[in-house]
Amino acid sequence: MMGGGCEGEIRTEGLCDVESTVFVAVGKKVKDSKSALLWALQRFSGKKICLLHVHEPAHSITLINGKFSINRLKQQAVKAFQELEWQKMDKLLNEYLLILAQVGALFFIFFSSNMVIIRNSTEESRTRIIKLIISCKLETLNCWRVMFRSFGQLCKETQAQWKIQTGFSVYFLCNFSNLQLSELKSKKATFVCEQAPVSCNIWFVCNGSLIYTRASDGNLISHVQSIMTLPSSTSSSDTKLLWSRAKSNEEVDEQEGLSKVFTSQVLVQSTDKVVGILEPNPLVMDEMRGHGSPLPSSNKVQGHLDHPSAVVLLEGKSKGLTTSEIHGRQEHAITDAEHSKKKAFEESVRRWKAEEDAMEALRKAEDLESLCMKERKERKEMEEVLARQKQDLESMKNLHDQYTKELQMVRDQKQVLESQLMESHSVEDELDEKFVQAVKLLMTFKEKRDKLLIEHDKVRGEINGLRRLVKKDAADLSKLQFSAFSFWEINEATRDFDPSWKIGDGRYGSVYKGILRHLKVAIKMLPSHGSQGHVEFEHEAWNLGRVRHPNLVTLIGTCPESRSLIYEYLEKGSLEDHLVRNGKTPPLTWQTRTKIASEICSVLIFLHSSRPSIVHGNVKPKSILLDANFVSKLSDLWVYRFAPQNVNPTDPESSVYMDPDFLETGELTAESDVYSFGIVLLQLLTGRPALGMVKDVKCALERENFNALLDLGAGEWPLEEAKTLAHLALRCCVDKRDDRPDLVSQVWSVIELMKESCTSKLDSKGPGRIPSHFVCPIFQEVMKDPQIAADGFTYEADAINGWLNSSHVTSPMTNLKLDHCDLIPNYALSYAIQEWQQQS
Ligand SMILES: Nc1ncnc2c1ncn2[C@@H]1O[C@H](COP(=O)(O)OP(=O)(O)OP(=O)(O)O)[C@@H](O)[C@H]1O
Repeated sequence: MMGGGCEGEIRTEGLCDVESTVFVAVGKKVKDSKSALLWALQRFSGKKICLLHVHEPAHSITLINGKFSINRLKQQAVKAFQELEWQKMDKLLNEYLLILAQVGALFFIFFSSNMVIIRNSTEESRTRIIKLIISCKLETLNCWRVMFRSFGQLCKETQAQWKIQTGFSVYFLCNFSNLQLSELKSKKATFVCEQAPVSCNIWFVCNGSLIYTRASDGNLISHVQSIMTLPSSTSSSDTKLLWSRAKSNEEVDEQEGLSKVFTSQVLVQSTDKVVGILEPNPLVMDEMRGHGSPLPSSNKVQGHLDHPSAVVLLEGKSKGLTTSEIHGRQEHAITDAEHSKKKAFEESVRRWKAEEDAMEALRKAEDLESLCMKERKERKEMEEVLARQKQDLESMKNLHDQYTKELQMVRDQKQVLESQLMESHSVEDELDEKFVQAVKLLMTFKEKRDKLLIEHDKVRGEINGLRRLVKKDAADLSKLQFSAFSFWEINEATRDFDPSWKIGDGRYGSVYKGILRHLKVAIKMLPSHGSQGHVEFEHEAWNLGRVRHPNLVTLIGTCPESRSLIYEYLEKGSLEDHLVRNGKTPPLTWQTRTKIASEICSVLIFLHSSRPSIVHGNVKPKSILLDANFVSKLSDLWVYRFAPQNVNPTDPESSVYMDPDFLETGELTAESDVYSFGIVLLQLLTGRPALGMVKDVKCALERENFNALLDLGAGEWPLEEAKTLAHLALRCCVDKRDDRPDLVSQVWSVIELMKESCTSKLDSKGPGRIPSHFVCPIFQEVMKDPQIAADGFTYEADAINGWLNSSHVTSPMTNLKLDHCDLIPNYALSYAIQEWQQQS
């Protein structure tokens, strides 16, 4: 705001005395401008005060959704917004009016929106102000804080005008709220001080007090000292003077205050109404029209003179009315003015309230917007938190699923382990039961053993007595060499030929077992109708009795009365019985069979090498008898010599063993026995019937599946040796007797070799198959000191102690944890092993 004279451009004569008018620039904030205004009022007391406010229309509107350029809004919205801005300006105007009215100042108010309507450019705004300053010859320019924002630019632009408009006296009133008292430090203040023409008067005001003024020589004159030295009463009295006036006005109601305002000489102009009249400078108006600024139409500018002496009188004088008419009009004008004043006040109050409401609504809208923003932000944060929690929940769910699967696996494993544990328990119970049974059995065995020992001692005494008897009888028999027994003895020996004592029937009679002179004997009852006479019979028997060999059934004697031959008794029966297993006897082992082959070969060599040579002529499994120790003996030697002539020596059963040459020629030779021996050998190997045997064995050997023909009941034959023996047997069975091998040089050596082999295998195999429970599970050896561990298994003491001493607490068999590490000696098993070792 500024004050100054007008050089005809603004029509102020009578309305605005520029020489006695001070222009004060005021901003939007009354609070900030009030102190400078009050200072100016005090300083230029008696002068007219003209308020100057530059209104710059907003280029954008702030709404809840953000800022919008005013160009983007519809015309109606723009109008409404401008209307709202003008209302604000009205309020501002009223506030400044109230201040001026309170101090009773004579004042003009220029609202630049009327004079200089700035629509688009702040530069334009500044140009208008400058032109106004120059055109009005402003004396004082009060620049306050808001104006300082563009003050530098304003001053620069003003400089050119100053150069042109020299001779004008312009006063700058600079209001600095933070001006240093000691020196002028503010850049803006310094700029003003340096750049303003010397003709300008400058006052530097701080917080309503004059701090510096600039002298005509350009130097600063400090008023700080005077302020500092001013008595407080004076300062306060000045202040009081200002505020007492204000206060006294406050006490008056607003109506009265306003009346006082309007009773002063006031010229006020606003957009909508003109309280006073100020005719605009035509040049300025033209310029504004050139810029397209919306100017109020001339018919809208209505004059409302609140003071008849200020306006009406002037108009009356100009129109040449009489004094009474003027007074009448004056009174009427006063009445109208009062009425208008009242209406204006009411309108102002209404607008204030409306504006207050609008401001309140705006504030609420802003609050709501900020609340909305805050809630939006919170919602976004909540959504983020929810997303995170959802993610966490998802991962927890996945984790839960994984744990559930693992739990299920563990449960399954637990179930398996439990079932294994159950099985282990049942096995343990079974073993315990077996153990108890074994202990009981052992106790029983011990009892039996003790009884048997007692019985054994008793029987041993009896046996010794009997042996002595047998020895005596044997000595007798031996002494007798070959005895002749009476029929009575034979009858008694056979319990009157008790059928149950009969052993069997042969082609040459029935055979009974009997006890003759305390010896077990076999009595062969020859047919009574033999061709031989009594002497011949005895002679033949005597010759036969002379032939003795360990593998030949010994002829003990005869009973000429009953034509009986008495032999030693061989209690294990014939080889035929054992091969076909008639008596359900266990099969002979391959070792026993090899021994039998050797023994029969031996006796045949003996017979054939006798002088004269003896041919058995009936070698077959039925003729080979076994004693209690499975020693084989050939029987029926020469028995055919006692046979009647009607007896066929070649019955079908025996013919398969017969030498084909003998069957053809009837001539018996040693080779005939070799043939028969060959068949016996094949039967020993295969355990099969003699018929078709030669062909089968040949075929098997050719096809190299002889193993399939071997009698597996005899055990594990040494296959190569068995094959060699089979080849040898087949050679014995060739049709041509000359092609048959020699028993001594060819047969005996092979059989002996096999016998040695089986002996060495027996030695290497030890006592036979080892019961598995005798073997330590760790050492895999027969246990010497078996110990029961907590897992129920029995181990060799050294083995389980070594296991436990190497920090193991689990079972070596099940790998389960042991309940304890104590060991219990397994006495029952220890005894069983010892017994088995002794028997082996
Ligand atoms: N010394 C003996 N000890 C025990 N049993 C014998 C004795 N001698 C013969 N036997 C048995 O008596 C039964 C009859 O034998 P025997 O010699 O009379 O007829 P074989 O030999 O069976 O046939 P064959 O004499 O007609 O060829 C046979 O089962 C035989 O094992």
